[in-house]
Amino acid sequence: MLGLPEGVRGCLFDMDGVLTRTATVHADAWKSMFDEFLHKWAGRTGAPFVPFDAAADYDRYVDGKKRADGARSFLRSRGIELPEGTPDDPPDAMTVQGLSNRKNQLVQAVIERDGVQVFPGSVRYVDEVRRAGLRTAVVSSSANTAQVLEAAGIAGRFEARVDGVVARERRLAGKPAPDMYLAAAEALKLEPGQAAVFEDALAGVAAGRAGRFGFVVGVDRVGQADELRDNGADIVVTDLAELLEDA
Ligand SMILES: O=P(O)(O)OC[C@H]1O[C@@H](O)[C@H](O)[C@@H](O)[C@@H]1O
Repeated sequence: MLGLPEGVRGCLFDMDGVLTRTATVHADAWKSMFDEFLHKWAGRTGAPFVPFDAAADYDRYVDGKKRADGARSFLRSRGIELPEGTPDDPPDAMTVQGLSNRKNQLVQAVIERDGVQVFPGSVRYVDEVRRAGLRTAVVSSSANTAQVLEAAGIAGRFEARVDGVVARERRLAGKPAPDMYLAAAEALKLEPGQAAVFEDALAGVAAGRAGRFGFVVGVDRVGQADELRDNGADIVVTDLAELLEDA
């Protein structure tokens, strides 16, 4: 009735774009930060200004990854190498950490101003999962996870949380490495084969495949079903409630 294979005893949910409507908040913040930076860079180097594509560049280089990993990965795609800097760099510093801080300022301002919306089908699904006695965890690269779950009013539905803050503290490699998902399975006392991963990002389904999890559900919010399958999803749905209807 949950649309999962026999033997799955726990569900590991990505947050942005799976549980909460915050993937677009991130994509917009990345675009606004990178476009401002790319303008300056074009002025400085004489190279043409090619804006950040909030769909293609976001999905390929940034989505699902830890903040600084996303910044580095996009800059590399443009052949731009910046000094790393330090986490307390000011938001106008031309460093990986400075750009990441600028992006975070923009995200936090929007969350504070607009609050956070959930996907109702996802909340219904999580409630059914809990009713069926399966364990639940959130596995998000975002260092804002605790704040977003609180703002969305769904924090209490998850027994474990492995997020960007935990990954930093425990030095866990970010998605597409499976480490954050493996840490969540361990926190729930499950073998990877007993856990299902729910992801909307290419880096996230790749992490599910790399960790040999029992099932990887790709959640397609932007029309990238084939890419989700190619990167590791066992099935693709557009809303988690579809898994309940399949019963
Ligand atoms: O900047 P934060 O809140 O720590 O989030 C890091 C990343 O978290 C992921 O969940 C998002 O898919 C990315 O877009 C985001 O950049």
